Amino acid sequence: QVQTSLLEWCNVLPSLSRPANHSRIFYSVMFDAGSTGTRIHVYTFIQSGTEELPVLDNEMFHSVKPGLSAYADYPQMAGKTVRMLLRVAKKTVPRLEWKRTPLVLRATAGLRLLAAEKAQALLEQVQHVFDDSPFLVPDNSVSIMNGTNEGVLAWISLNFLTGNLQGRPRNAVGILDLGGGSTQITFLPKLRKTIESVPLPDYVARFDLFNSTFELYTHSYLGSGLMAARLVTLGALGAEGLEWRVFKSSCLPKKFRDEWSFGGLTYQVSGDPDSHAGYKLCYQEVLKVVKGIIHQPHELDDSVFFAFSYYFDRAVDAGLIDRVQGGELQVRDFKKRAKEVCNKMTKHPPVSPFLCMDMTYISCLLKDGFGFKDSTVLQLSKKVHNVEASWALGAILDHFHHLKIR
Ligand SMILES: Nc1ccn([C@@H]2O[C@H](COP(=O)(O)OP(=O)(O)O)[C@@H](O)[C@H]2O)c(=O)n1
Repeated sequence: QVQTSLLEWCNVLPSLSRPANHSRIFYSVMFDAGSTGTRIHVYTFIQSGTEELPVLDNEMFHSVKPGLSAYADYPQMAGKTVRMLLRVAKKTVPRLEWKRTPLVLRATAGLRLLAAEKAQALLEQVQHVFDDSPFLVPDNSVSIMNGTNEGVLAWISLNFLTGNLQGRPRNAVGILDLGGGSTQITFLPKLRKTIESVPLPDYVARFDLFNSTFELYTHSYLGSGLMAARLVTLGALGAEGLEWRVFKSSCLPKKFRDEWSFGGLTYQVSGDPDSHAGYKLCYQEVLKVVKGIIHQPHELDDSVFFAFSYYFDRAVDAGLIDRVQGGELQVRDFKKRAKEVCNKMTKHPPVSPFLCMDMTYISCLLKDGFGFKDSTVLQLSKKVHNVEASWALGAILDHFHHLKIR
């Protein structure tokens, strides 16, 4: 099934000049500069003969932490990070193909949240490394991607990988992506009412593919990613006096105290020894990240949703799914496990001291935020047919075949 959808996908790639009767392999490199890490995806495509269409043969993936925003005051480190990851491309792509293999980097919430001049300095360092490399550097190869594109391109990736884009778009899957800095929800509405009742016009995105125009409900909430939610929950967002202040939360084990870093800043955090740690109090704390911010769209129960990134990672940490297999979970499973983790964390410390906060936030985001029912089933996936569940594949498609997302 994946072969079919990718065949269809590659149909839209520009035709490549190649000798007849020869299989040709070509490559593309996409960097994902996320708020918590930088990743490289090296895609290998096979073009066999002039009549047949290319297929996606392989994805080579590697990631490093922290994200580029951690180097806001040391921009050369952004260049160093990308230069190091480029080694993966050099190992994967044969030397002779380097000069026709495009390099593209898209940054997400980490850089969106930085001051513009700091973000720009980081991107310039990356651009230098690209320009010095032996690869093809297209126009606009390094930029910050907007939230709408992030949601739409992830939707495109997942629907290609599940074979849902062509033929039966009504069966398209929705996507839930929980990053460190932002979170995205994207689905194909079946009812006009869903599109007509959006709070702002930019909750609807359109793009052209296979001679049709797709109209999606999509939104990226900047500042509602899992790490940004921790900051708000702790009352540490924009706070001063980080050297001497300790940010407390009843979502953390009572006796816990440590340092925690995000976006290049380090915070002292602890449990609240004077209060009851546990699910109920924690829920009240995380609710402030969600309440009145997240729009509840119609017809959430009519689509299958794929949930990945931190939804997947925390479901694994909480023992709800297998790291390799992934699996299906009901929204209520997150809540049930959040209660268990939070209510026993002082006696039985979880794998991560933040697991109670993270699981409670995820439950709250799904229910009080987006308005999912307890019984809604989510498909938790890290990879689909051995390809990363991420916007990166969709972004390569957008690079080759301008989708005109608007
Ligand atoms: N290819 C990828 C990209 C991100 N992720 C996960 O996505 C989460 C954070 O995403 P991010 O750092 O890109 O955050 P944002 O910049 O999108 O807010 C982490 O849990 C990563 O492990 C992944 O599992 N696979």
